[in-house]
Amino acid sequence: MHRENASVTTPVLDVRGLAFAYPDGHQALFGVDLHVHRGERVALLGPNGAGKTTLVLHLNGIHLAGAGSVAVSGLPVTKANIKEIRRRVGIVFQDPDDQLFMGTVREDVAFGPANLGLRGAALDAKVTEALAKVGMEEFADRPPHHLSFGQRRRVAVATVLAMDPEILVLDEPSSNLDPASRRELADILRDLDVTVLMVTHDLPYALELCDRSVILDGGVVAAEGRTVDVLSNADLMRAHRLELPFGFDPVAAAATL
Ligand SMILES: Nc1ncnc2c1ncn2[C@@H]1O[C@H](COP(=O)(O)OP(=O)(O)OP(=O)(O)O)[C@@H](O)[C@H]1O
Repeated sequence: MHRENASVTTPVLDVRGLAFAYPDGHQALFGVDLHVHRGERVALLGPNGAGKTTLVLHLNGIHLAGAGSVAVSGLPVTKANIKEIRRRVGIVFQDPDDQLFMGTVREDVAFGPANLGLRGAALDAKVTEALAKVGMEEFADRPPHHLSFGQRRRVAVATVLAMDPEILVLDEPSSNLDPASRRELADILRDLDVTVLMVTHDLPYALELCDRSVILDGGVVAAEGRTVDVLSNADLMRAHRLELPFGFDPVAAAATL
């Protein structure tokens, strides 16, 4: 195969046979296969305790595979590759306060690219660009703890975008947002030119943003398909403890997208 062809077909995220047990012996993943291709937005669904967070923590090497493998654009997630992997995989955790710790928004967004060696005007431009992508440029000089929760989540997204990640991984991006902030974040995410894996219990959000959904349950991929097909399969939904909001019709909602 030619090099060009190989790069076209290499998934951004390639998880194969991933198994993992915590130090206390609890096995959380039993052989997960997951592939995400460039430009896709994929939702990772599943009940509490399914293994979603455990899987996400493998994507940037916070956990290392017990068995199987994880690769990001062809680069295996190993201790030796950790710095480049953490540039390639931007994880936005559920609580923005886990990733905002500097005195100003600007310093928080600059932290990652500065670590990669960016300085001066190039660093300033990168920070401005990342804040613009989430509509937060005018907050650059504010302390993060003076911002609303929704604004802090947007800044957390910017800290990751400033690294030019190959894949943006979002853990429950709509949690604790009021309806307007939830919609604004959806608009921002839809406009980004980046591959996305989104862990969510907010099924309408998954439908709105992700063409494809993967259900993780019991530490394995239990099903995957077009989000509208997954959400309208009542037997599948029941089997994996997934419930739509009362009265929500995924087929009708998909028709309006
Ligand atoms: N540090 C840990 N030590 C031992 N077991 C753990 C640890 N963290 C998670 N687990 C267990 O691993 C399993 C998967 O947990 P995980 O947090 O990955 O699920 P999840 O799908 O993210 O759940 P939720 O939707 O509630 O966030 C659960 O049974 C959980 O109790």
